[in-house]
Amino acid sequence: PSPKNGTAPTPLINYLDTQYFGEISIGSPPQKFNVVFDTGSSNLWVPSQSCSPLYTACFTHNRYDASNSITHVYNGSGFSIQYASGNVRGILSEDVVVVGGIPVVQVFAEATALPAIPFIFAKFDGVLGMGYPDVAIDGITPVFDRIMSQHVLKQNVFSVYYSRDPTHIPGGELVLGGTDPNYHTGSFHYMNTKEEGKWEVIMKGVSVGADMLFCMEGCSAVIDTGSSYITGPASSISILMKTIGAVELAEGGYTVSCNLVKLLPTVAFHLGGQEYSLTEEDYILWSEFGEDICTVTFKALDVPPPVGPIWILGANFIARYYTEFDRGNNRIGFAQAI
Ligand SMILES: CCc1nc(N)nc(N)c1-c1ccc2c(c1)N(CCCOC)[C@H](c1ccccc1)CC2
Repeated sequence: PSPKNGTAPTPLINYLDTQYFGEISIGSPPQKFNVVFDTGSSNLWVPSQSCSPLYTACFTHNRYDASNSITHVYNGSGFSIQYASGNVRGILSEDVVVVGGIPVVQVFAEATALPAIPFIFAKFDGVLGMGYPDVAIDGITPVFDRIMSQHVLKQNVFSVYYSRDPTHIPGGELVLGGTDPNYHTGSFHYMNTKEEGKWEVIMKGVSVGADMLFCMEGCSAVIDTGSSYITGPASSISILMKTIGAVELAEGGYTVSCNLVKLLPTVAFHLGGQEYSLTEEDYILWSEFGEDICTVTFKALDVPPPVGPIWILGANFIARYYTEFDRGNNRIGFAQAI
């Protein structure tokens, strides 16, 4: 079934402004999974029925059962993928995957080793990589490339809305083939990707209040829908945290006292000739337990050269700036999110 007017929306669930995921199905009859649509990676994986229940993270998530799908095609090759938060190992299979009502025959991984840290914290089952094929593990053609080759989309773009308010339904929306005017205002400003093959742009600086403090000589920024926070080089982040008076927790997170939040400076990212600023409301997570602990949604992450040093602009950036990922023109567009 071709999508109506060449676009295909998928509503997303927002878990505490830190995890955003939507439903796909795999197999015949369809087996449903919640996946993060992740521009920081290019592969699809879901937990496998053959994942040992000793892996708690497999036990607590939906698992793909190849023996229950008449359209399953055996592959059996090994698979391993590394994220900033953890890695996943599995075996490859092929089956019909339906995203936003569009069916594709897709090679994907059945995860058979899912480490408890961090996947017991995952409210989603798996990951659907929306990155370029250039960075796909095992050279597997990604889902969106297979959808583009069906010529059912009005434009070879997809757009992401992440709500900032956990009570807002839907918690977000992925649109294949276009943008959703209900979730953005004003015009889009575009910038070309730094190189073919990654959702990465050249950033011209990061300013705190009126002072440009980091990346003055230019640096890379990845627009990553699969990352909860904004990450930057540890040296820059520690200066930024000192500037705003945040204290570091054990595992590298930062917090501030909630009654100081209103005094915090605006942080701005200079991308493509525009300043994309985040106010303290945009980069602070109010504690879900109501006590006086406010999480700062910046984290230190040193990515070694040649990929790094890079900044990763994650969910809290995208929640403020509605993002269009344009494969047709290898560019990224931002507009004010509503
Ligand atoms: C989506 C896959 C992915 N892709 C990219 N490019 N970057 C990263 N970091 C991830 C990733 C991997 C694993 C997990 C994750 C994210 N999580 C964040 C969801 C973000 O949803 C938008 C959750 C979490 C909870 C507690 C502490 C750390 C992480 C569950 C675990």
